[in-house]
This record gives sequence, C-alpha cells and structure tokens, in this order.
Amino acid sequence: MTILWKVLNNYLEKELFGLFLKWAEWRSAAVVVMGIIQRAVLHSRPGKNSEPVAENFCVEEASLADGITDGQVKVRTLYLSVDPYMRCRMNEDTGADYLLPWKLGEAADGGGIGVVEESKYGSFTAGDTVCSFNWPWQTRAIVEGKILQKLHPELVGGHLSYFLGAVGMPGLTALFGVKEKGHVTLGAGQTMVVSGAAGACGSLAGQIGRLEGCSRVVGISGSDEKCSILVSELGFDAAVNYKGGNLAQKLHECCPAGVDVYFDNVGGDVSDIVISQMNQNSHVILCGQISQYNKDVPYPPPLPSRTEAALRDKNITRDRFLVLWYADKHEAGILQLSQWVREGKLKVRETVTKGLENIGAAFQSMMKGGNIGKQIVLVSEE
Ligand SMILES: NC(=O)C1=CN([C@@H]2O[C@H](COP(=O)(O)OP(=O)(O)OC[C@H]3O[C@@H](n4cnc5c(N)ncnc54)[C@H](OP(=O)(O)O)[C@@H]3O)[C@@H](O)[C@H]2O)C=CC1
Ligand SMILES: CCCCCC(=O)/C=C/[C@H]1[C@H](O)CC(=O)[C@@H]1CCCCCCC(=O)O
Repeated sequence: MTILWKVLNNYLEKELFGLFLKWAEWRSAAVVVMGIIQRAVLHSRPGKNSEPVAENFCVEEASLADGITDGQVKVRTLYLSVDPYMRCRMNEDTGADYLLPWKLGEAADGGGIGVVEESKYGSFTAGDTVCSFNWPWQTRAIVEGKILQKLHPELVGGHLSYFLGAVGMPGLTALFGVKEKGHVTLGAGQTMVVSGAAGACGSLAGQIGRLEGCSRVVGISGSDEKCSILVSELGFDAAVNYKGGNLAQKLHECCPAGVDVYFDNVGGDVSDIVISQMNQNSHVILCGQISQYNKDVPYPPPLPSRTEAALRDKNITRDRFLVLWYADKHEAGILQLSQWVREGKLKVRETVTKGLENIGAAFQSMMKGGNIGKQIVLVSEE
C-alpha cells in the first residue's frame, strides 16, 4: 500500500511540475503579447517627519495599450535611479516648486534609461538607447517622445548606468557645484571637505575638486569601509567616519590649515562642525541637506545661530545651487565628465540592486547610507 502510494505520489508530482512549467512558459509569452508589465507605485506616504520604508512602494501588474499613437515611444526599462530628492516627492506637498508630488496608487517616476522598442516620435528608432528625468517606474512603458533624450553609449564605453550617475545628473551636480560655487583656484593650496563623500555626488565632487586644483581633499562619510575606499580608490587625502565620534577633533587633524571649500551634501550637525572650521572668505557649495529630508522643515533648512554667525563673521559664501539651473552647460558637462571617466581620471563606484520589485528597498537603503557611489536599480538586462 505504502509503495503504491509513493509511486502515485511521484507520478502526480512530476505531472504537476510539468503542468507548472507549461503554465510559466505560457504566462511569460502572454506577458509580452498582451503587454503585461510590472510597475512600482507609491502605496503610502511616510509623513513629513518619518523615515521612508520599502513598504511605501508596492509592485503590481498592469497592461500596456496595444499600440502607440503619433508622438509616442514604447520603451523597455534597463536602469532606474533612486535619488534623495525623491523623499520630497513622497510628500503631498514637496516644498520645492520644481518637484511634483508622486500620486498615491500611480507609478512613481524619476531618472531612467531604456531601449526603444517602437517609435512614432522624431528620429527615435527601435534599438536606440534613451533616457529621461521622468521615466515611469515600470518594466515597459509608452511615453511621450519629447521627454526622452538619445544617449551615446560610446561616451561611457557601453556602461549605460553611468548616464544616471557619473555622466548624468549627479556628475553634473558635482561638476557645476565645484566650478560655479567652489571658487577653486589652481595653485592656491586650498583644502576641500566633502560630506556624503562616498555617495553619488560626493565621490565625484572630491575627485573633481582635486582635478580643478585643490591641494587637499578630505571626505566625511558614514562607515570605515567607505572612508577606506575614499582614500585607497578615489584619491581623497583623508576621510573621517562621522558616526565614529569626535568628528570635530578628527576633522581638525585632517585639515590643519582649516577648510577653504566645503561641498555640503548633508547639512545638520556634520555641516555645523565643518563650517566652524572654515577659513575667512571661504566657500560652501550648498548641494543638499539630506540629514534634514525626513523632517518637516523648509529647504534649505534653518541653521543654528552659531553657524549663521560663523558664516557672517568669516564672510563665507553659501548660495543655493541646483544643477537644473545650468541646463545650457549640460552637454559640455557630459562631454567633460565622460572624457575624465574614459581617461581614468574620474573613478566611478555604483551600488546596483536587481529587480523593479526591490526599488523601494533600494531607495530606503540609499537614504540610510547603504550605497557606495551611485545607487542604481537594474530592471532588465541590456
Ligand atoms: N543641488 C542639486 O542640484 C542636487 C543636489 N543633490 C543633493 O546631493 C546630496 C547627495 O545626493 P546623492 O549623491 O544622489 O546621494 P548619495 O549617493 O550621497 O546617497 C545619500 C547618502 O547620504 C548619506 N546620509 C544619509 N543620511 C545622512 C545623515 N543623517 N547625515 C549624513 N549623511 C547622511 C548616506 O551616506 P553615509 O553613509 O555617509 O551616511 C547616503 O549614502 C543630497 O543631499 C541631494 O539632495 C543631488 C542632486 C542634485
Ligand atoms: C527639496 C529638496 C531639494 C533637494 C536638492 C536636490 O536633491 C535636488 C535635486 C534636483 C537637481 O537639481 C536635479 C534633479 O534632477 C533633481 C530634481 C529633479 C527634478 C525632476 C522633476 C520631476 C518633476 O516633474 O517633479
């Protein structure tokens, strides 16, 4: 009886497994034919005073329209970017006139790269590689052609995700921040400090500061591993882990002649300490204030009166700065950055998370320091 039962059981298991395989095969064919896609939607808002979590997003299936109309392009997503400014887009009111809030239950969007599958717009043809600042968080999408820009993969030796990092918005931010707001002068012997130094913008800003002429570049980041990479791989002279305690003392040891240029990605306590060690007539590049993004404060956030006084008394410049303001220089900037990357003068680090279903986790991780270099989400293989 037992043997008979086992034989029957084995037979049923095999049959069922076969049926399952057939179903999986049929389903993936149907997914393509019927235009079934996955999309990551904003499921809940974290609230202005809380940390975002992966569960604020959920991934669901949807179907794409059958065909495209004039002006539209059908794309397959390769890479998506998660960026700190997206924390503001999770709020009902972003607090920034250039940022629209994401809508609950709708696919989020942001920087993305993909391949054209079908086009009824301009000169795009199937096979082109394209990017957009407003790429829907979907495996495939039908978008207006006017939101897309054509990419030139040869600029980055085929490493397409660099267009979301070193040769994209973060790279341009680092480049224009240093060039437009840093007052870096070759031969002046300036010391530059970068906070958020192991991140997308910070890791490039320090290297660009050096290329532009700073004689000493010091990074601040949130782990010993990051600090070690900054010095051994990215050419920083020194790095301090701000979570290791005694930042003021350690920073002073790294910057014995004081700080001339401060590329500020984080704000808060870290920046108060750096600003207290800045020299007369020095410069803050006000790139971002990520330490304050989970608080209900305006941008840029208010400073403690001691820091305000230090800025005033030492005549330190600290203007607002947005990479979007330099659109007329973007093309030249991309050429400069890509040339430095190809020449090996700009070292690039990335943290790649696989799968659209993990995009919420990737965003949460980046906001808490889980990334080294640019945080990328790989949605489908090239
Ligand atoms: N002005 C502009 O036009 C632009 C500004 N930005 C700004 O630049 C900054 C960096 O962005 P990006 O390079 O994309 O992101 P990153 O790749 O640097 O990732 C964010 C990093 O912030 C750090 N961080 C998080 N919380 C804190 C905290 N409380 N204190 C200190 N550090 C913290 C983490 O590193 P760690 O482990 O070191 O804590 C984390 O890895 C952001 O403020 C962003 O808003 C970005 C693009 C354009
Ligand atoms: C209020 C927080 C500001 C944080 C600073 C910051 O990270 C700014 C980032 C922008 C940068 O200037 C270039 C960008 O791509 C970021 C904003 C992107 C705007 C996309 C617009 C999408 C929309 O229509 O809402």
